[in-house]
Amino acid sequence: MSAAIIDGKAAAQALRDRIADEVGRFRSATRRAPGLAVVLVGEDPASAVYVRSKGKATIAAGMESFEHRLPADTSEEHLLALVEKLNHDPTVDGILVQLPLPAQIDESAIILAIDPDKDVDGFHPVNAGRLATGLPGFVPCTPLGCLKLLQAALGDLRGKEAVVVGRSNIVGKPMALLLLGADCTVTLAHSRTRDLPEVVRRADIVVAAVGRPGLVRGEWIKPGAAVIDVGINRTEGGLTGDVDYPAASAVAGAITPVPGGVGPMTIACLIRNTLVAAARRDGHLLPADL
Ligand SMILES: NC(=O)C1=CN([C@@H]2O[C@H](COP(=O)(O)OP(=O)(O)OC[C@H]3O[C@@H](n4cnc5c(N)ncnc54)[C@H](OP(=O)(O)O)[C@@H]3O)[C@@H](O)[C@H]2O)C=CC1
Ligand SMILES: Nc1nc(=O)c2c([nH]1)NC[C@@H]1CN(c3ccc(C(=O)N[C@@H](CCC(=O)O)C(=O)O)cc3)C=[N+]21
Repeated sequence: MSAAIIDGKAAAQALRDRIADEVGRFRSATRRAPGLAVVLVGEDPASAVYVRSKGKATIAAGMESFEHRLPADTSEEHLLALVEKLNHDPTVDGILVQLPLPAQIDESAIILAIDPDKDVDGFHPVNAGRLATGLPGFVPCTPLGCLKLLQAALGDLRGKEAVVVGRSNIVGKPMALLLLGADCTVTLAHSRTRDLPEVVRRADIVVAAVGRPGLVRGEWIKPGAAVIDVGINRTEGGLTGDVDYPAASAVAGAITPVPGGVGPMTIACLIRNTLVAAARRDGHLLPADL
């Protein structure tokens, strides 16, 4: 069997088109544009690429993009002051501080300083708590994008066995909570998991978010399973995911490629969260399924 390739690029473009339509309605109703502030500290080339594509997507959707580039030696106090300013800026609906931050800055102090109602990354503990308890809030963009890809590929996820590999606060943990919310039976695996191959073999849905190229082998995949590869690894052979794609795609029912899978959906969901933030602030109604 050969897996259906889940085209994240096309799905992301379709979502971005829908958002652009809704932004048009928002602008007519409120006479203002939603605004996203993106903060980049330092000159990491990969981060600079992401920040640029976020800015482009924001503008293409009819929103305002505010980019703040700070030098690598920026102090924590300085960054906290900028976040505070953005929290109070009425033209800013969403704030994203690109991670990782330089070593002299405490990431969790910065995340805690962001107004939870402008936290379009969904990294603030208030939003993590809302997700964990089923309250409305902001869901991290990468796992939200994975959920949307799975729902588009499989429809109803109810009762499916889902295995998430990786337990970070930004991908693995919120992914597990979203799958639980969709009524999957969820296993959250990590570096201390005993017999990872056996755990993955049970899964109807596998989400790999580890950061190790090709860690998930083709032999671990149950025939017909859906495989979502979150990994972005820069190797000599180019960009690769956490799944051994050639082997897994021979067994899986559906699989995301890297690039062109989860990455573009992350950016589309960031634009989505920014529109949701603006709509909540102004009491503007959006379609429930956006
Ligand atoms: N496409 C996109 O939009 C995005 C892609 N990414 C990519 O996703 C990947 C994961 O990112 P992130 O969650 O931030 O990574 P982290 O490094 O924060 O977390 C990695 C997780 O993988 C687990 N792990 C490490 N080695 C193994 C192993 N051998 N077996 C099982 N589990 C293991 C770790 O376990 P433990 O907790 O026990 O240490 C940890 O929970 C990276 O490649 C990153 O670049 C990230 C964000 C967005
Ligand atoms: N505050 C914060 N929020 C984030 O959401 C965040 C972050 N920091 N730090 C870094 C990670 C990583 N991330 C990606 C976004 C898009 C692609 C993406 O579009 N990838 C393309 C390829 C792009 C390329 O060639 O590198 C693809 O997979 O097709 C990948 C990864 C967001 N992150």
